[in-house]
Amino acid sequence: MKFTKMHGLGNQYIFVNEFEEVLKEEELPSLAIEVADIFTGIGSDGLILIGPSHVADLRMRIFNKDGSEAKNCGNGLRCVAKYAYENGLITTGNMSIETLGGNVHATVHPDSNNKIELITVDMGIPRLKPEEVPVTGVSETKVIGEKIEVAGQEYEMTAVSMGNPHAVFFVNDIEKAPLTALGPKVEKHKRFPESVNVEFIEVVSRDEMHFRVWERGSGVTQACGTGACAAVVASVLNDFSDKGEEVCVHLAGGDLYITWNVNDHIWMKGPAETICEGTYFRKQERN
Ligand SMILES: N[C@@H](CCC[C@H](N)C(=O)O)C(=O)O
Repeated sequence: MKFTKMHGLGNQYIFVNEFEEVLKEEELPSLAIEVADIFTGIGSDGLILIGPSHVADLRMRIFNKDGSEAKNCGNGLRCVAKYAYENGLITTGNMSIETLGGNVHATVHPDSNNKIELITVDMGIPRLKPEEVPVTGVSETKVIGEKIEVAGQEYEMTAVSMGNPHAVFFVNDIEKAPLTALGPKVEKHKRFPESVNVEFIEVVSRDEMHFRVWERGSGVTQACGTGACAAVVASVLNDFSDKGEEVCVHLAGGDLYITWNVNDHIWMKGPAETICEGTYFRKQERN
């Protein structure tokens, strides 16, 4: 199987071009687990398929490291846009991309060598109703500063769907965020029937924040694009940031620039890089 390994701020995926490769649907979860293995696979946070779409220019499918299929991936979308442009799948700088969480629009910014370092994605409108996240046990129409009990302690969370679910926790010091202590417990908490991505945010100012993530199905990663969007939405909802103003989000792998526009759409601007290309031998093909 031909593959390309790419990353967005250290959030690394194995990309397969379904215009050229035919993969068996029932093997996709195990393929994602296999390629993600750092010792016997390639090493990644998951697997992303780029294929044809009936409703957009391209379709992106994303599988987490544990083989579960996710509905959206912000860092993956920037990589898909770069790949599509540089490999001639798309000839203009604008493209629509279908995801399980809805269609998004990406714009690539070519440099003088026609290479793409920076991509802007219109991530669509965040979904805020509890049943859209989904999260249970909430009587309000939005989940802002909602109490949640985890391992006998009470915390406050703000929940947002960017096509995929996010629970955002504000902390005073990002270096002391309980990423691995709380992350997995919140991910599988009974109030999130589809599990959840968990973000910790330290607000620096109205247009700057530190960010760490425990991703559903992948654990700690260097960055999460949909998570950064959810964090900025949560920050606006809690009156720490302003709608219509760009926020610089410092992730472990670098910076993303996120704006929750006045028309309700979320814009994400950031880089994507190609690491390598190659041929992967499935375990059953090896001797
Ligand atoms: N890293 C991604 C999100 C990947 C999917 C997520 N773990 C989920 O299960 O929803 C991003 O950049 O958004």
